[in-house]
Amino acid sequence: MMIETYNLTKQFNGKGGFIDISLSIKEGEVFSFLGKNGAGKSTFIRTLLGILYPTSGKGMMLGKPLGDVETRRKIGYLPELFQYHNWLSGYELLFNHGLLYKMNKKDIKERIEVVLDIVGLKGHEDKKIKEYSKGMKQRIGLGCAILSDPLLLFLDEPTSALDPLGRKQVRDIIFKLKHEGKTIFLNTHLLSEVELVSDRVAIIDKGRMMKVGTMKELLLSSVILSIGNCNERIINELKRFDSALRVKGNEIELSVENDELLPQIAASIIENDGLLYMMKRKENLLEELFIKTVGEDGVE
Ligand SMILES: Nc1ncnc2c1ncn2[C@@H]1O[C@H](COP(=O)(O)OP(=O)(O)OP(=O)(O)O)[C@@H](O)[C@H]1O
Repeated sequence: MMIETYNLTKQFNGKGGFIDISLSIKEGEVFSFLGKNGAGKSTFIRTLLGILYPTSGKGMMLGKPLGDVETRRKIGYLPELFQYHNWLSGYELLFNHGLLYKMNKKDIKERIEVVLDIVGLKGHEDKKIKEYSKGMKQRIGLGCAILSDPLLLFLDEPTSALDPLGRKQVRDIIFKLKHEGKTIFLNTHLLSEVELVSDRVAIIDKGRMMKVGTMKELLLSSVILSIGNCNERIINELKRFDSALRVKGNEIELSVENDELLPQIAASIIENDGLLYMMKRKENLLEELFIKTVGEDGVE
């Protein structure tokens, strides 16, 4: 496992932070933490990285306890609101970052060429950071995070300050890194981002993890059935597929795990003398799930 936490908690004088988070993230996963501002996302990353000391609970990264210095070298981190050294060129920023990671100069130079290519800044490396657009700044920040070729990468709100094009560029880089087999832990409050890049998502609210699963598990799609001659027997039969089905007049909505169940659903209606007028798919949206989970106030 790349990350494991057991009832991990970090609070500030009994307030804020996050509470009782247990999860494991395996190699090659893109895992997203989704939550409103102040939900506890950055505190969680900072605790995993050993920048903050947990209040209680336990965590491991790359098989070592949190805060292990050697492990830290194998991890890349793009902090939220990354502070750029505006007077440096992109190249110099990357080079200095390599020195901080205690890489040797030859490796740094070789790796800078690869990284500039990945983040799409070849040809811009000699410009001063102050001349970079916001999107370019975010990409050079990502370049720093991946310079040491880390196994595990933490990206804290990597796209929230960017326009749609900038977001797409950063997203494409995330896809490239995923394709290379990197494990990525992404903090975001952008739902569209999560839907596009994540293998698994956790929704965090007021410091607590409310939901976790793959997009498919979280967004179990539903079917809407329109049934004539609907009776108790039919409803009871359908409850075998979804015990929490919703009935609205002649229409019944139920969650189904896979399409293979659809013929069985149809058969159970017909066998119980129902008239199946319509069977229609309804895709559930992450936004609906998010709002249901965290409430409507302050949703981005
Ligand atoms: N150093 C600190 N001292 C006291 N409270 C803190 C500290 N850092 C964070 N908090 C509180 O912990 C809670 C979680 O903050 P955190 O920054 O982790 O949220 P977030 O989900 O990353 O939010 P955002 O999306 O705005 O970055 C907030 O209530 C915040 O005020």
